[in-house]
Amino acid sequence: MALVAARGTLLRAGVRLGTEAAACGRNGTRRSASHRVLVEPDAAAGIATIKFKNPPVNSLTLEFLTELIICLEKLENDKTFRGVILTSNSPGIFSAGLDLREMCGKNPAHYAEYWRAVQELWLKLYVSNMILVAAINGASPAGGCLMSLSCDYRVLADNPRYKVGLNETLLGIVAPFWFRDTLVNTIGHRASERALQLGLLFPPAEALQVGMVDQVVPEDQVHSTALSVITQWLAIPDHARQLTKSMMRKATTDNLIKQREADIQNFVSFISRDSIQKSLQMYIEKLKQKKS
Ligand SMILES: CC/C=C\CCC/C=C/C(=O)SCCNC(=O)CCNC(=O)[C@H](O)C(C)(C)COP(=O)(O)OP(=O)(O)OC[C@H]1O[C@@H](n2cnc3c(N)ncnc32)[C@H](O)[C@@H]1OP(=O)(O)O
Repeated sequence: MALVAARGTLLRAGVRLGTEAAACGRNGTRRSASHRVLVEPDAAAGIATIKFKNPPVNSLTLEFLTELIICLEKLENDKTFRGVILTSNSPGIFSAGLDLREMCGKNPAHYAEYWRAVQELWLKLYVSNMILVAAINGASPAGGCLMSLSCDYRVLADNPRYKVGLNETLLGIVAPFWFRDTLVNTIGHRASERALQLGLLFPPAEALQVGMVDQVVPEDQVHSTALSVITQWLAIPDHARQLTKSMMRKATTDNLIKQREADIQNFVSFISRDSIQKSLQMYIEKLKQKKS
């Protein structure tokens, strides 16, 4: 159902599915996806690199989310690819997380459609049968960080500006339970409690220390490191690794699946509150003022 809804969104957005299907094809040559998702397939190695290309900051707009979901689904169904690297086409910004404009000044039906797509992307990433490695080549707050936490391994470029974390409380909003669970599964309960309450954004050395990332490497080695990690993981028999991943993660995704509609309703009523709308607008203003 979610994919049907996603396709509906894409078609309304004027995206041609044929182009997208080609983008996630198995040729060894670089192809560009419909708009916002570039896929570099290496069929011989069984690895594809997905590059986010949604300027200026790779924020997760509904259209970008939808393209990512469809692309991941196509790769998942194409047995050529056993490993995927997620990275940004614009070094400096991995992803600014959820698009604030999707959560501001819109109607409840839009918020519901948007939140379903956010849930769907997380579900696709978190229990993917493929080996997912995040090559984090830029700042990665909130939803951007969630994407990387949903991968199997995280490599972060060593640049003090590239902070990662779930900073929702700084915006006056609350990370939902499945964001929390993903963090807890990665860095443990106590560290998560502190990080979530304070909305901490960790620079590389701290991110490594707390376990938000698995490796910090010089900026120009992020992709090659991700590649060599995937190559090591590819040596493990797929069925054994996949069943183990599922055993570790399924309870967390089942928890959302069983209360998916309630979670959407909760998001819609929370985000529609006047006080929350004001907080988000103030945050957007602050981002604008930072420039001037
Ligand atoms: C019940 C549950 C309820 C709610 C749960 C909701 C969970 C939410 C999860 C989220 O992901 S919320 C989003 C959190 N994201 C952020 O806090 C990031 C904010 N952005 C930044 O900190 C910076 O922009 C940056 C990513 C570090 C990049 O900095 P830089 O200096 O390079 O760019 P600049 O700040 O000038 O931004 C350029 C341009 O982009 C706009 N922008 C930035 N982030 C977003 C965003 N998340 N959504 C939409 N737009 C964004 C920014 O306003 C600038 O726009 P302008 O050019 O028009 O001024």
